[in-house]
Amino acid sequence: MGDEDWEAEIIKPHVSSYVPVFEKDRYSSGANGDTFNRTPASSEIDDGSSRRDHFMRSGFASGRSLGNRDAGESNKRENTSTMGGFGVGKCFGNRGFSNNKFEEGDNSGFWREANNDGEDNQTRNRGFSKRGGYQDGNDSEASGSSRRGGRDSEFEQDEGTQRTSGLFGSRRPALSSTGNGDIYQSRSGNGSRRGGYKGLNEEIITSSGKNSWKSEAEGGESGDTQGPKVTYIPPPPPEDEDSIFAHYQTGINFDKYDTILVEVSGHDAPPAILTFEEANLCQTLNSNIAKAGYTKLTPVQKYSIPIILAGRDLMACAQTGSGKTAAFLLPILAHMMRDGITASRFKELQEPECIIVAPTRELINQIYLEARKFSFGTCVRAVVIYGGTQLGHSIRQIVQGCNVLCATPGRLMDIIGKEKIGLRQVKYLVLDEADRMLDMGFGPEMKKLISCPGMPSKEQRQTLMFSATFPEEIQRLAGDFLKSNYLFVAVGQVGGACRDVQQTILQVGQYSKREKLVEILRNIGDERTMVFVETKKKADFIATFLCQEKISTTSIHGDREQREREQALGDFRCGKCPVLVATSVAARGLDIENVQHVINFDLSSTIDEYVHRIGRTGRCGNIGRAISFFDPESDSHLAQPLVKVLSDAQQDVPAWLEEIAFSTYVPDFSGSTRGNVFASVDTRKNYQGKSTLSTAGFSSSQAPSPVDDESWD
Ligand SMILES: Nc1ncnc2c1ncn2[C@@H]1O[C@H](COP(=O)(O)OP(=O)(O)OP(=O)(O)O)[C@@H](O)[C@H]1O
Repeated sequence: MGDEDWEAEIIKPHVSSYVPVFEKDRYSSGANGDTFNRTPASSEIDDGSSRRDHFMRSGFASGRSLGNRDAGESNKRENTSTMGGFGVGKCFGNRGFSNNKFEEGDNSGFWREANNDGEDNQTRNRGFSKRGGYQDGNDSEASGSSRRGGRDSEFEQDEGTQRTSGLFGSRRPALSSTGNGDIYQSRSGNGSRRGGYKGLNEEIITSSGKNSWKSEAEGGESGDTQGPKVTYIPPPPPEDEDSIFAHYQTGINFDKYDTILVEVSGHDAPPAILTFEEANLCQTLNSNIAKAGYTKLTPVQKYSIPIILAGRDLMACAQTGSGKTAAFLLPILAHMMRDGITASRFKELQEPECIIVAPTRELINQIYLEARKFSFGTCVRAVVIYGGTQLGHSIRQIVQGCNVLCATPGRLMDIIGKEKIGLRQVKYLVLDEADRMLDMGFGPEMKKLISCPGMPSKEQRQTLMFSATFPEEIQRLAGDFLKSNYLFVAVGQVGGACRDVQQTILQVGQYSKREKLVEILRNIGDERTMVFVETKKKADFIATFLCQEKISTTSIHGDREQREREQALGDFRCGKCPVLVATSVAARGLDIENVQHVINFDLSSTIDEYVHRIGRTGRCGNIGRAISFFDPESDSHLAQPLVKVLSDAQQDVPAWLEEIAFSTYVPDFSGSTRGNVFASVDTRKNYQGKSTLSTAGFSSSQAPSPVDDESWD
């Protein structure tokens, strides 16, 4: 499968857990019955405890139907067939049209991922028969099915467009420039049949009739198969030192991180460190840390760095924006330096010492930039490869030398298949956004990775997992990847929202959402705002709608070409477009300076994703605001976990939300869906030992005699 075009794949969960009394502290007891003392991360406890006018005029469909999920199915069909939808193919060039061969070339397996709910036909009707580009808001409903059923692949799409029309897609039947080179278009559903991600409990059927997780090589851009070539070569990042070390300021709440309770479970955890000096890193690393503006460790760094330096496997869970990237990069680089890594040199087969995987292209690129920053001036060479870019480009990057390989899963498997990467030297395997990397979407590919010939066994490599959320079932799956004695670090509430984000939930029905959005954005002014919607089409639609309202907006989602995605992110980062409409592709990991607001135009289907989405603001001690539109018609399943997240983060909980939560109360929590209330702690149920950190976490006392580290429930 390819990476990350997964904004719409998760089944709307059936919430099965509710804690009517919202405990302020769930940490007194571990999941296994052990008692863990939660300790603040530090002894220093703070008791003070132009709008761009690029709107498109043509083809705006009836506002009424836009964004109306409630409209009946027949109505939807009628709209899509008769109007051709939004823009009538003018504003949103419909790439799908030019890619009909995909539609017809159904023998490639993923086309046949027949949707159990019949959504396939629907999508095709929308995507091909009508060809109208963006249609009405009702599409969100159908795409919602797609969310549950299908995972669109952008790889083939990119290639399809680029191969026949040149890099910038002149084949598009109709394009509308937004004024800054940004182009909105809807690819409709055509690519969506091939990508391979299916929702939970659904199958991907290949042409051979077997279930399969396709890598890019299998179904995409490797060139081995019928997929067209992707030609996009991302521009190289700036090489000057100022750009490499550019960073934003920590916020007023940065020091408050020290008050967050930290829990380490597992045996023989090394003590946390207080300062960078204590980590005993080499001089070059220290100098890079200083140039990056880091003067003080964040809690996850205080605990994770010594654990990784001690050679232990780690699962670490810490709130969004609290420095998890450096928490794994710094000790890995320190080890590499200490071990006297061989300087990279040109070789057809590269054998990196470290592989880092993340679910989205933009995120892996960001991690790469961090790796490049911290390894500046050393002989460690970091390389990034990701889908939607020319495969040859990835190979050229790799053969020049590669110590740290940052990759999205699909591209990684392709490159391994092409024997450009050997795994024998892998000492560190890092799964960032690990819960995402292990779920139904990427899990199979990750399993493939660790079973690849040459990949050292888990006993022989160090495996590190980081995320802000770790559902229990995913923690259990992680056991296949980690040594049995791995350590678990929980900074604050596992899966909890960052407290620096002020959360507001507004009850807004589907019909009123756009009006409310415009009202809020006008009040916000030019402050950077991410607006999350549930489907790719809706992202295009809302972005265009906002442009019509003269609110300078761009969009990012899995149906946009990689070049467009990078352009959109760039325009947003630099403030050229202060509003970014995004699907879940941008929910995790992205660290963008000055994002002051997140608006959930559509609430996410899971609470975990909500936590990640709102975590795009309020980072690194800065304050942020998140406003979420709650439509009781479609979002009541989230009421319980939302109330929990809000109360845990000490936010106001609206009475109406509590009422909905109680009315949808599900007492029998099975812990089996992604929509449930998150795990509180390490889920190793039979775990006998515990590491209790006292006096602000800088000494550890061990539990008496461990019995069976390996026991899982
Ligand atoms: N010790 C530190 N001092 C100053 N800034 C830091 C420190 N650690 C990290 N940062 C900065 O904080 C920001 C957030 O870090 P990072 O992206 O690693 O967060 P994260 O925990 O991985 O978030 P997410 O869960 O959203 O992926 C980055 O800009 C990073 O450079």
